[in-house]
Amino acid sequence: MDSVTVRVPAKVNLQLAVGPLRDDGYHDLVNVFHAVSIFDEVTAVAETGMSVRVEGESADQVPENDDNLAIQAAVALARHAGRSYGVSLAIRKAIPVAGGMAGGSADAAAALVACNELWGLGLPVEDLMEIAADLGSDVPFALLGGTAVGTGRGERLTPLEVGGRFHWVLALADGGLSTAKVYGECDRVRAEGGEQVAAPRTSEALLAALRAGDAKALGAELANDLEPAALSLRGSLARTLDAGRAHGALGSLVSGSGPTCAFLAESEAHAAALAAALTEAGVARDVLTAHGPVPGPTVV
Ligand SMILES: C[C@@](CO)(OP(=O)(O)O)[C@H](O)COP(=O)(O)OP(=O)(O)OC[C@H]1O[C@@H](n2ccc(N)nc2=O)[C@H](O)[C@@H]1O
Ligand SMILES: Nc1ncnc2c1ncn2[C@@H]1O[C@H](COP(=O)(O)OP(=O)(O)O)[C@@H](O)[C@H]1O
Repeated sequence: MDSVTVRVPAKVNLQLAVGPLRDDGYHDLVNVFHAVSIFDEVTAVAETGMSVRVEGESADQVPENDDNLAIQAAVALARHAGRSYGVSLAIRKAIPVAGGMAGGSADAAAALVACNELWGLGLPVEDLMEIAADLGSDVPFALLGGTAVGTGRGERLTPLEVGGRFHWVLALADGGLSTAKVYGECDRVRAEGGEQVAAPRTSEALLAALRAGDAKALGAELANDLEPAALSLRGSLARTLDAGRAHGALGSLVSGSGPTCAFLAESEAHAAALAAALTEAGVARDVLTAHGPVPGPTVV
């Protein structure tokens, strides 16, 4: 095979409960991931060296060198296989960069799937999962897709049952937020408030809403412990969240470390109307609609 193309979705976080800072610099989480229908595409072509090109949404903000997570994934896979394979990767981005939607993790997961196929390795998904966890906390979910709860630093996954399709509106912001800075700000805000930080706990009400496919109940349960930190670093997001609530979103939150804001709608038609209202209100760089859950990386 000379070329493999993989389509891979973005995620939003439906619940992100953040425990105290660990000794290794990470936080224990309860992280409910939900893959949504905004897709990057990664094409892997057999080559002697390793290279990456990026085009599409905010491509100028994505490194085209060894810092690119997709190249790191290819290098890690070749090392795992114990061979000096080469690949040229072409990434077509639609997932907002540094937006809290795990675009880099998605590209890394897609590169693992594409190179496993291109190089004829036939490694099982368990092996890819192990490599994924070393690349980043969000990469294992990016390999899995659907809806799942992540514990530990988010890499230990349990798939969740979901009883329907949910409709989302995503308000994109100008410029990204650094994940490490947002976690750091969360620690700072908590310390300032003298907050005693408890171990993170799964919301049973949220899991029940997912199982039932009940958008109204899910909207009421959306929660993100990183939201105060994202708002502290990017005050303008408060206006965006307020606008979504004012226009009838069933629930609203900052996705992960932000700055993308996610709004849950009642239906596809409601999502379109809400997106139009947010665009009209001028509270976002761009407004997208999407549905979830969707499957993980798919060879096209
Ligand atoms: C916040 C979340 C929510 O899904 O994603 P984004 O919204 O950024 O996409 C994740 O926890 C991000 O996962 P990911 O982007 O893979 O993070 P990593 O590369 O593993 O870690 C980047 C940095 O984030 C912080 N970090 C990450 C995960 C975690 N459980 N605790 C942390 O404190 C650490 O400071 C770490 O150095
Ligand atoms: N393939 C990639 N796509 C996007 N960003 C990447 C990629 N590889 C490395 N990065 C770097 O990772 C940072 C975080 O990007 P991203 O994964 O899009 O956001 P987030 O962590 O907020 O979900 C970016 O600022 C970029 O410099």
